[in-house]
Amino acid sequence: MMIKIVKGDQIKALDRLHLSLSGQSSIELMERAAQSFCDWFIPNHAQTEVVSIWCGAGNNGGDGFAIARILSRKGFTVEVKCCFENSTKLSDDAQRNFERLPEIIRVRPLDDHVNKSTVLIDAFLGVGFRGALKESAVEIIEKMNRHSAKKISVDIPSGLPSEELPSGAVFLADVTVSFAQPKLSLLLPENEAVVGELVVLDIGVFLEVYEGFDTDFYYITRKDIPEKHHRFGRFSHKGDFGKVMLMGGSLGKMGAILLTGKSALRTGSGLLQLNIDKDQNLIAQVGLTEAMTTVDEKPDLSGIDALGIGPGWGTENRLEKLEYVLENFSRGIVLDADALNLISKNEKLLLKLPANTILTPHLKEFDRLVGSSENQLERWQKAKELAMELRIIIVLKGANTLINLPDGRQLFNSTGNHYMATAGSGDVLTGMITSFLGQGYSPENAAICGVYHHGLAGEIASKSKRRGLIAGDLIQTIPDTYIELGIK
Ligand SMILES: NC(=O)C1=CN([C@@H]2O[C@H](COP(=O)(O)OP(=O)(O)OC[C@H]3O[C@@H](n4cnc5c(N)ncnc54)[C@H](OP(=O)(O)O)[C@@H]3O)[C@@H](O)[C@H]2O)[C@H](O)CC1
Ligand SMILES: [K+]
Repeated sequence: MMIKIVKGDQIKALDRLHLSLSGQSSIELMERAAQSFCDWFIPNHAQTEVVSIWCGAGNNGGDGFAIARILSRKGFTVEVKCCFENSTKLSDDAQRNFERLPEIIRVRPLDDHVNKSTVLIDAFLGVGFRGALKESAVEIIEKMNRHSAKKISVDIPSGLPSEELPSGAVFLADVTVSFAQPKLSLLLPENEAVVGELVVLDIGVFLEVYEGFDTDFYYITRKDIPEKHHRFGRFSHKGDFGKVMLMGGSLGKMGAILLTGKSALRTGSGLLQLNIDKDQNLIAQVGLTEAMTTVDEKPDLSGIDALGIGPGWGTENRLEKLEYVLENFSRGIVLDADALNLISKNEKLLLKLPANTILTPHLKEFDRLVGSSENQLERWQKAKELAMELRIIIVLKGANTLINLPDGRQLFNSTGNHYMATAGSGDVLTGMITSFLGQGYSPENAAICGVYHHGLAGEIASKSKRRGLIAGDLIQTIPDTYIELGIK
C-alpha cells in the first residue's frame, strides 16, 4: 500500500483516524513528528549552531516548541520566538509543549528584537493556514525572510497553501522538512525557490489510514520497492533475466544508446541486442562488448521480451521503422527521446501505441507531445488524461518524476537529486525500465522500480561525486541500489 498525498485540509481527519486506530494521543504524534525532525536535524548540524525557532499558535508552532526542547537537551543553543500576541490562545498541544519548554531556552515575545542565530526554523504556519494572510503574519514572514540565517521550514513554508502557488508573502526556505507525506505544493517546480530542498519524514502514520481518502496522487517510498522485485533462484538462467532490444544511436550520438545498453545490463538484463545503423556497428561492438548488435531495418522481434527505443536515434528516416515496431511488437515498449519527438511530429502514431507502452518524456518533450501548459498543475492533468485515454504509462521526468498510470493514478517518486541533471541521465533511466520489463515485471512495476532505483543510484553516487556526477556513475551505482534495498 502506497502513501497517498492527501489534501492539506484532510490532514486533520487523517490524523484523527490514525489516532483512533493506533491508540496514540495527538500529543504523542506531535512528539513523534518533532523527534523525527530532530533525528534529521542533529546529524546535519553542528552543536555550535544558534537555533532560533519561530513558533505560531497552532500545531505547527507546537511542533516548534517540542523541537526546541529536544534540540536544547541535545546541547544546541536554542531560542523560541513567539509569533503571536500574549493574549492569543494556543492550540491544546501547542500549549502543552509551550509549558514544557526548559528554562534554559530564551522565549522572546513578538515585538522583541531579532538575534544573531545561525539557523532559523519556521514553525509559524503549517497546513492549517487558510485564506489571505493577515497583515501581522505578512510582517512576521518578511522579518523571517530578512534574517541571514539558514532557513528550515517545519512541514511547509509559512504562507504556502498545501495545493497551490503562494498568492502573497511566503517564507523562503532553504530546506523544507515535511511530515508523513509531501504536500502537493511542495512538488511544484514553480515553488522551488520557496521550498528549497525537500525532506519527507515518516512519522509512523498507519498506511491503512490513507485508504479512505480520495485522491489520485500517491508517493512512492522505500518500503514500496522490495515487494515489487522478482526473486531469481538457483536454476535461473540468462533467459529468465530477459532478452532486451534497444534501438537508438546515430552518427555522433552513439553514446546515448551505449549508456542505455550498459544501464540495462547493470539493472540485470540477461541478453542485450543493440539495433543500430550499419555504419555505427563498430562503435557499438567496441563500446559495449557484452551486447550483440543487429543492423536490420526490420529486425526479427521474435524472442525479444522488451524494447527500448529512442536515445540518440535522430528523427530522420526513422518513421517507417517506428511504425513497423509498433505494429509488430506488443510485449513491452519504452519510448524515449527521439521516438517521442517522432510521435510529436506524427500524432497518428499515438493511436498505434500498444496498451501499457511506457513513454518517458521530460517536460519539454511532453510539451512537444501535447502542447504547452500554463503551469505544472495543468501539465500533470494533461499527463493523467493522456495516459487514461490511450491506456499507456507516462513517466514525466523531473525532480519528483511523476508516473501516470492508465487507471488515472499518479505516482510521485521520492528519490533523486539535482546532481542527476546531467547528459545521458535519461538514457540510463530508459535502460533501467526496459530491463525490468524484459525481466518480466509488469509495466507499472517496471516504471516504478526503474524510476526509484534510478533516483537512488543518483543519491548514492552523488555522495562522493556531487556536481561531478556523470551518467556513467549512475550506471556504476545501479548494483549498489540493490544492496541498499536488500534485494538479491
Ligand atoms: N500528520 C501530521 O502531518 C502532523 C502534523 N502536525 C503539525 O500540525 C500542523 C497543522 O496544525 P494546525 O493546528 O492544524 O494548523 P497550523 O498550525 O498550521 O495553523 C494554524 C495557525 O495558523 C493561523 N492562521 C491560519 N490562517 C491564517 C492566515 N490567513 N493568516 C494568519 N494566520 C493564519 C491560525 O490563526 P487563527 O487566528 O486563524 O486561528 C493558527 O494560529 C502541521 O502543519 C504540522 O506541522 C502535528 O504536529 C501532528 C501530526
Ligand atoms: K512552517
